[in-house]
Amino acid sequence: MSFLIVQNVNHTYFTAKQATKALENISFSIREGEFVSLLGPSGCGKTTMLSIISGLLQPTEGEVRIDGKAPDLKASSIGYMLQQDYLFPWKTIEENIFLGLKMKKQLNAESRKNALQLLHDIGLHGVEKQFPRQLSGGMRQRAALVRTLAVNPKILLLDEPFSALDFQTKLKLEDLVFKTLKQFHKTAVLVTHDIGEAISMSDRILLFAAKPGRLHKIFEVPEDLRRIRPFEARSKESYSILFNEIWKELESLENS
Ligand SMILES: Nc1ncnc2c1ncn2[C@@H]1O[C@H](COP(=O)(O)OP(=O)(O)OP(=O)(O)O)[C@@H](O)[C@H]1O
Repeated sequence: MSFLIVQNVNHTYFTAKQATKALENISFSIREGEFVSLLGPSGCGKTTMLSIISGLLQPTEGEVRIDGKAPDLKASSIGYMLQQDYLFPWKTIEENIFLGLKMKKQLNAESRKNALQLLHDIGLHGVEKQFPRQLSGGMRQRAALVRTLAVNPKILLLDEPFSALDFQTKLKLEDLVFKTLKQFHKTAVLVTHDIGEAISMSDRILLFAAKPGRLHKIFEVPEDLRRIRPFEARSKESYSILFNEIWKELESLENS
């Protein structure tokens, strides 16, 4: 059954000087527990699409439904993770990971215990009383993931969460996020420029084209890649085949 439905979405940004059509007639749906990536060249509307899914931005036309309802970022059903970790520098890691719970008035003994357990499960030991500046970029991004997951969202919106990290840390975090999301059977939408990341983490890839932003083609990730961790997937033959297919499609888009 569809968990997220995007129906005939159009979006135009109006500024004093011009109107930019960022999205044209986008429709797709995502099943519960599915991991879908939005891939495409710069300016094809990926971030705009994610903002509309989150409810932060109202589309000019069309509608989005998450579990049958209009999206509401303030409700605990949506978790949003960005390229920057946005941890508050003056708060400890513990205070930071409790923040979402506090804002949603869900901070109690049990939710505290669960958030701290998640912090340990994700490999962050003994950092509770430290400040974000005392942690590496990868560790901060892991703490941001714990903060996002602590409120137990039904869907995670990930906007290039690994792109500011060095390659090795990025691969490790991809594995960790993949494992955590599968464990809790979370639905996720990932925005990325990285074909390899999209293939190794997703069940399906929605390839967008630019000017105006539109859904160009949908790729199903082969079954054998979906069951293994992203790092392992990168060495499989089916991964290389799909990588080349998407690469060619992107090239043809650039040349059209
Ligand atoms: N706030 C805004 N005001 C005006 N135009 C905007 C605004 N945000 C985005 N745009 C335009 O809308 C189009 C889609 O932008 P968007 O950021 O969604 O694309 P993207 O695929 O996420 O790009 P990138 O991969 O570079 O992050 C672009 O032409 C962009 O210049």
